[in-house]
Amino acid sequence: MILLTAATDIEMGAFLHAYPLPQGVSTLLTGVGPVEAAVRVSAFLAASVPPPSAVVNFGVAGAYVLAGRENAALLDICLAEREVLADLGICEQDEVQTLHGTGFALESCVELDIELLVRAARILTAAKIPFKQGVFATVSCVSGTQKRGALIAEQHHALCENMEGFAVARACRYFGVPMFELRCISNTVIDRKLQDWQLREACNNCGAAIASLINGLRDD
Ligand SMILES: O=C(O)c1cccc(C(=O)CC[C@H]2O[C@@H](n3cnc4c(=O)[nH]cnc43)[C@H](O)[C@@H]2O)c1
Repeated sequence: MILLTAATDIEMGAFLHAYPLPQGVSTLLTGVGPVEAAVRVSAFLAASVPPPSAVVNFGVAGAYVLAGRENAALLDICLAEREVLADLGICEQDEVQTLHGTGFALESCVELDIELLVRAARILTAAKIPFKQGVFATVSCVSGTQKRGALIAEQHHALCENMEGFAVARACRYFGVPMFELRCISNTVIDRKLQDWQLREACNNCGAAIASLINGLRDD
């Protein structure tokens, strides 16, 4: 069984309304934010016998805007290579320091399953769905300014931010289940400007990409 996870009904619904749930695929809403996501995914995996063959986490994300590099743009599809928990540590003027050296050990970075990533990239390419791939940052507190976003982007070489990905990845690693993450950019991380959001279109793009991906993974 493949488990599909998304934070909200808006994101999951955009997929389910357009593409009826295929056999062998289950869904779970994680809720918004890393704590809720960690609790719900861990509870699901603890009760799953046998465990899912893979977890696919999807939804919308904010693209960081950093000068001197190619940033993700509105409605771009992005694949995660790594998830970092970007606001865990000591919040200083221009970065979040880890607690290394203080005697407190932190788990704040998970590499996603490389085999799934390679298969997904091949499936999306064959379906002519363009994508970017890179580091995803998970935050408890949405970056409400371009400056804050650029600091996180620079510190972690991150492409975009969300609020659940690290938690899902950490739970999956704990239970030994391979995980893949795909998000569509609904907003850029700039000084708050809600009127520029493209939430509906991003959810629809994401749903279409997930449908191609699930079909491809089942046919593989
Ligand atoms: O009110 C705002 O300014 C605002 C800015 C970004 C996101 C929100 C949300 O309430 C959505 C959180 C929800 O969507 C994902 N998401 C989408 N864009 C971002 C982002 O720029 N930073 C963090 N999370 C984002 C996230 O995974 C949540 O599930 C409000």
